[in-house]
Amino acid sequence: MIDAYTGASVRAAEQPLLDAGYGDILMRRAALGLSRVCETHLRRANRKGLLSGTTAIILVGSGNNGGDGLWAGSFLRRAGVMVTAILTGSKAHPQGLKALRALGGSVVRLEGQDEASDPNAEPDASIAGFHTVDRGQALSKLTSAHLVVDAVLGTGASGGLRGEVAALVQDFNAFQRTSPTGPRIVACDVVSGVDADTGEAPEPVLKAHATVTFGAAKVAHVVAPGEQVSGQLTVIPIGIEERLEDPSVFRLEARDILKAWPRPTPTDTKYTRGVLGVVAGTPSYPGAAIMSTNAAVNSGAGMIRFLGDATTRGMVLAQSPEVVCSDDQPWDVHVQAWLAGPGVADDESQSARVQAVIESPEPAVLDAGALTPAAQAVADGRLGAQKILTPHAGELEQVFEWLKGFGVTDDAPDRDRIEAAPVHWAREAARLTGATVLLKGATTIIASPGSDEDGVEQVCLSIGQASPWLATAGSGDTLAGILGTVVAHVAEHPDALRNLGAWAREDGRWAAAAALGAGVHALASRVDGEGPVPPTVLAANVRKVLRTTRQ
Ligand SMILES: NC(=O)C1=CN([C@@H]2O[C@H](COP(=O)(O)OP(=O)(O)OC[C@H]3O[C@@H](n4cnc5c(N)ncnc54)[C@H](OP(=O)(O)O)[C@@H]3O)[C@@H](O)[C@H]2O)[C@@H](O)CC1
Ligand SMILES: [K+]
Repeated sequence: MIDAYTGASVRAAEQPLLDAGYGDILMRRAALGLSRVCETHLRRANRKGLLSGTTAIILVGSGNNGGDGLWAGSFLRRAGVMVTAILTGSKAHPQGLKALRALGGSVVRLEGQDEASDPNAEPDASIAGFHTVDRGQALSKLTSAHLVVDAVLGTGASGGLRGEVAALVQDFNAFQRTSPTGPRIVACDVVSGVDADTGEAPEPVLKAHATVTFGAAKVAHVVAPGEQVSGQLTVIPIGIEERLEDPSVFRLEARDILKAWPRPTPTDTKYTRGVLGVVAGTPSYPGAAIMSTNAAVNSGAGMIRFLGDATTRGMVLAQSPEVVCSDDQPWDVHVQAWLAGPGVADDESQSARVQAVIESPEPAVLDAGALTPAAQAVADGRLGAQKILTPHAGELEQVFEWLKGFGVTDDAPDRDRIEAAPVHWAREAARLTGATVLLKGATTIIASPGSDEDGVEQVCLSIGQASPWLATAGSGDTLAGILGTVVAHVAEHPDALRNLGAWAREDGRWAAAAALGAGVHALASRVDGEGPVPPTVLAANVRKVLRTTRQ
């Protein structure tokens, strides 16, 4: 599991050490870790695996992030690398600058940067004497280097790259598109311009092959879109780790998911393993019913009760004879949890069942056609953490529109805003609806509602590594079936996921269950390598994923 923190919580952990005068030591530890990762990349870039003869360019900002870059440059110099720092701000970290120069590193200033970001800014006297390079010259330095270190902005920045350095990055990105064999790019702490706390990545950014961060992972490293531009993450311990408080986001990795996935014990029965009720599909959209029940069967549901019309029931049974089918109403049957919504659009009797599921006290995965009625139900009060909404960004936009209509919020973000900061909007949706929200996307974000009144903290998780091939019709139905299975189990065994952490109890267990479902779905997408995964194959892959684990 990766525990990810906001910049502010890392700074709070650092503060006592800074107050005690250990700031320089922290920075040098950070920079040493950064330089080691850079060395690995440089050795790969040199056919003989040597550092001497390799070149590194450090893009340096005016704050401590730039200081890390300068110190790392000095360590690389000591190892024989030819290092040039390009200063992009009106000042530079004095000790870092001194250290790099003392070891023979070159330093130049990017022309026009000060004027572009602040027409009145004069370069600080300590850097005014350095030779300047224009954007074209800087670009040719970048493109001919073996390695570029991005140390312009870190956790102290606000907003994206500006001025001349933004234009330089834009030019460099254009070069990379035509020449993919350019230098390796290593980001210092975070990719410059990416918001460490939300993962927002306003263009342009220098997409990194690797990011080296200090003390702890930041939220931007585990959520989209920041994660997509961060490359491989290395966390360097710098001595603040013990002082960190609760993480902001938990990233579950494959081993966490497989270890925590609930498994039956010898005394379990089909009922104690969790009965899942499914309201999905209509004669017009029977596939949703077939795929979601098939996924639940393959995920190990104790028992599945499908409610629907005769035509759809026949098709569900033809695919999965294990499913118990009827035309009952939700209140007529006893289940541990519901899955409602896939493929129910415009069908009166399925819509009535969906409504009954929303109003029932049982836990429920509310997907696709259940999302709008769930959002409408918020007008009558919070839904409860045991109700799990599973929108993609477009569906969440609709949910917010309903919430705005009811006066629950003034701010209804559109799809683009949601995709730019999914972790923020998933949290907000959970807080406003009182439900657990699983927001599908490049990384899947799961947020519990928390409660200010009861002092219950929100839990937030992220799941990555899903194959882009998953973006097919029916993939969501498969996810819903997997989610329903694990939610039904957790409904029957409230403490089943406690090994994930204290947060995975009480209300947080629904977020934990949803994260496990999304995690297994993502793992199943890559079982046979990278390639097409039709939803029926995906469902069968779930069995392979769960079988490969040792208990
Ligand atoms: N604390 C520690 O002990 C340790 C911290 N460490 C390192 O410190 C980093 C945080 O350093 P930081 O706080 O100095 O901020 P950082 O991100 O370098 O730069 C902000 C500067 O840039 C400016 N600026 C802001 N926005 C801007 C923009 N959009 N475009 C252009 N300029 C912008 C702003 O200047 P201003 O405009 O306010 O004058 C400000 O001075 C952290 O990421 C890690 O790498 C490690 O060494 C471990 C120990
Ligand atoms: K950076």
